[in-house]
Amino acid sequence: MSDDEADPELLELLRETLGLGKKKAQDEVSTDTGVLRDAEYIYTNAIDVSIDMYGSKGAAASIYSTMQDRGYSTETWGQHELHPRLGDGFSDVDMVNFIFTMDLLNFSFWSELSDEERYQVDHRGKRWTGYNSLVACLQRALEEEIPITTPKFWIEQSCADGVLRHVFRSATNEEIPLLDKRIAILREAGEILGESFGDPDCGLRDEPTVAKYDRGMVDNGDAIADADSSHASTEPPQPQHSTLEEPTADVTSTAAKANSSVARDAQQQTEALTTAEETHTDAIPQPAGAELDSMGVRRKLLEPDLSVVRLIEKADHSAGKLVNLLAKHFPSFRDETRFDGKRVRLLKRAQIFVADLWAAFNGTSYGAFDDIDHLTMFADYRVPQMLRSLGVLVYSPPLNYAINSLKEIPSGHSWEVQLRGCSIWAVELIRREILRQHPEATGVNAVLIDFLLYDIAKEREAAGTGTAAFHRTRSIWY
Ligand SMILES: Nc1nc2c(c(CN[C@H]3C=C[C@H](O)[C@@H]3O)cn2[C@@H]2O[C@H](COP(=O)(O)O)[C@@H](O)[C@H]2O)c(=O)[nH]1
Repeated sequence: MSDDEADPELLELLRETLGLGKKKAQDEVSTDTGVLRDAEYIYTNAIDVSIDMYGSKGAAASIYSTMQDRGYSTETWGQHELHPRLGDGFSDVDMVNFIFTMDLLNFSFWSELSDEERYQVDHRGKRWTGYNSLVACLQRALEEEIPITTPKFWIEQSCADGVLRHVFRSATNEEIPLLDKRIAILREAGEILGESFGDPDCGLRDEPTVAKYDRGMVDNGDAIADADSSHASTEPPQPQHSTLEEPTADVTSTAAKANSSVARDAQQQTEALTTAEETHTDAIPQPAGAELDSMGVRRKLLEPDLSVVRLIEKADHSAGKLVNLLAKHFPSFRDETRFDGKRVRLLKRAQIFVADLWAAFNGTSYGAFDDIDHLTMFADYRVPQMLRSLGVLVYSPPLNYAINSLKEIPSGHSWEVQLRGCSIWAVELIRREILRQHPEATGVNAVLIDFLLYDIAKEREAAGTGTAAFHRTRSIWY
């Protein structure tokens, strides 16, 4: 090494002293979510939920043959009547923003009421319940020219609570479960996206957002008060060097399309809201002083909202990294809890967001991930129900009694964590069994097994064929 070259060890020591070396390490977001490891830990230590190995083998055989019969693949996602489709007037950016909005709110639709009285949504001449009711609300709002899937809209003055209550309005007397939490989650996500992934000149904020939704708080609403107040407080984004590349050319052209559709929306939203006040009996209520600043709305909404696209690009085509980025920056995606004294991660909505992108884009564009098989089953309340019906999950007598008597299980309760963790592990065992029985079935991953089990659960529910009861937990996590 010549005299005028710096000694690399000395440089490293200097970097460490200045805390620069550590900062780089801290910044690095892992591609490993740890969810499957934690699911196995929960399964190993569970006493109220077990996995029947014969049930798993039988389930593997029937799932694989059903997949073959249906030609089940990512293409199936686009066949859902309400899912947005590329080319159906949705640009790539529109699709990304729609799926983000959907999976931000994709939780807890179950009701204690009868099918007639439960929350349901009128759209396209049908009544939609459950997950479908959420997708129907988003599609209906877009048709009413309310840019509900544009994140910057969520923190616009024109996006008053009354507008959001109108978006999620029910066709019955029961409103959508946890509506206030859904509104708080939208506001919080809109602020985080604007601050950390907004226009490049506002820089990136790398440290994780302060948790507003820690499990203990979320159930008594404290976090909501917090989140609401956070809507009021707008600390200026910290000016930092933006490490992001500018969006690629095709995004610019699709952004231009989104731009014109958002600009059209903003224009028509102004007109529609005015019309709504004149014609709709359920006119969108506007709090005093929130009259539409149409120029303002148009100006702010004019640029396409690329914040979610920038978040996805930060993951460098890693599904695991994108899941970890969501958990790091968005408290409402940080689906973690404690079991037997250990912190465990389940990350259901963060994972289903990545899976929906992968399926919607058929593994291309913003759905292209090198490690999609790293994702696990999404620990909700539907797939555990199916696993129980297939004889895969077996419950202890007390848990069995609690579920069959429709008792509500508190979020964070050991039973809930065992149900969710063992479901994730059961789907992993089913996946391994399918591969053992059919070594050529390398395309079968936890995502497709999960999607199929959810779809079959809904088909059985619609046909009224007996499926076991599902566990009732009111939660923003799933
Ligand atoms: N594990 C898992 N959970 C899923 C889904 C979906 C819908 N995914 C679509 C995408 C591809 C599929 O083909 C589906 O068309 C919703 N859910 C969850 O279920 C609950 C709603 O239930 P219900 O009230 O009965 O609609 C709620 O927690 C919701 O988050 C899934 O796929 N997997």
